[in-house]
Amino acid sequence: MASAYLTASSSTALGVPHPTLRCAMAGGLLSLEACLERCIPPEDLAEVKRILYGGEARKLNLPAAALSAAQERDFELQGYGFEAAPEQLRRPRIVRVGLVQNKIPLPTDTPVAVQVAALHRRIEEIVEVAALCGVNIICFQEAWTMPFAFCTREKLPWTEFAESAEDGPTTKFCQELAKKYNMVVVSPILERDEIHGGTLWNAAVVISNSGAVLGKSRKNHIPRIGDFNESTYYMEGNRGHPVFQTQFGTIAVNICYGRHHPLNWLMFSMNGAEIIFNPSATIGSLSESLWPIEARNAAIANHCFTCAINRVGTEYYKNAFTSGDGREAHHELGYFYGSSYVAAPDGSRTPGLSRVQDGLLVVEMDLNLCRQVSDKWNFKMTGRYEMYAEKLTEAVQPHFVPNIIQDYLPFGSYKRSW
Ligand SMILES: NC(=O)NCCC(=O)O
Repeated sequence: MASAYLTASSSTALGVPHPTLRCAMAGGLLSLEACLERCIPPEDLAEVKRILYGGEARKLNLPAAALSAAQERDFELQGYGFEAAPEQLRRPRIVRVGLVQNKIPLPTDTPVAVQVAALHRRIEEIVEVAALCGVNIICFQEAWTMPFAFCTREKLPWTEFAESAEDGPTTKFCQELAKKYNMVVVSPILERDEIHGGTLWNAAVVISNSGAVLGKSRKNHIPRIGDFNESTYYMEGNRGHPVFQTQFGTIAVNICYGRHHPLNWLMFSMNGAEIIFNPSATIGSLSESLWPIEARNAAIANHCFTCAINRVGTEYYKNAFTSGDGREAHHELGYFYGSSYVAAPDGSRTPGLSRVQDGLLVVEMDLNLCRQVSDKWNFKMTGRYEMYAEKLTEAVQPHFVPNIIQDYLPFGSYKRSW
């Protein structure tokens, strides 16, 4: 790395920003929840949480060995539980999911294989703790085996991070974890599809707890906003909205930018998803105020659990880049604010993980809650899908005429009363 670059980014010898700077870059706020706990008067806190979060999530009693391992390994470990009412004819369907958020452990100009190996090691030590916590399904962040380098628009070395979803080294690594810990693993990677001309995709591989590759889901919506220059690398996914029936529940993966598209969530739900993972990479200046709303709203609208995962930290690139928005050339995309959380179909949610630290969020859920909430709110019944299907089919036609009923007065002829 050029020394001027090191000075500009105030990096340590590894090129990773100094921890105190990292917090400053995150706006100084380590976690929104910690701030609420600190600042809201104790007598009001429970009511504030009820209104903001749908109640106080039940804290899980996680094993001491897991808590101390997490501390030693320098990541946050939190656990929460969602309940469902007991039923007469169905047993509770309790499952524990794990959400992993992390920084890249090495500078982005380290050799590709060394970066991937370091990420594998980091994830392995977090998954080991997830196993201690009884996690059944674990999901990593978007493109977890690499820096989120698409902002640069450079092809090499970033395309070298792409791997086969079926038998690439990362899939093999995850298969070993899945078998060892009897855990379903959701592994979002940059995929190279050799069968179709070596094309690249933003994909998530779903691996059964038996170790078999169940299949893959591809990112349906590719951002064209700010420095998120992903359309330079891959196209919109072509696999629709697959769901995966695992031993622990029916799951789907809505990758990052798909969370801004309510119909994308809807289609996973239409196919029967009970838990929809949303592995993401997003930055504070762009989306932090949307983050708590979108996945949570999707859980409410679709009577399912949603799991929003975001990476952490700032990633620096040797060559400065621009994105046609008038900004000076820069070396980083922005601050990834973590804050991973789970939302339940009744609209309640867990607190978020830290904005600055690697973390594992363990959430226990009774999947019976999905149908219970569906029976209560009836969105699947009251949704006018046939009407929307018909009208959307019309709306995408070239000669579509919007259904606007006009006032008889010409537009702009009103008199201001102020
Ligand atoms: N990874 C990705 O699609 N990011 C786009 C920004 C966002 O969706 O917040």
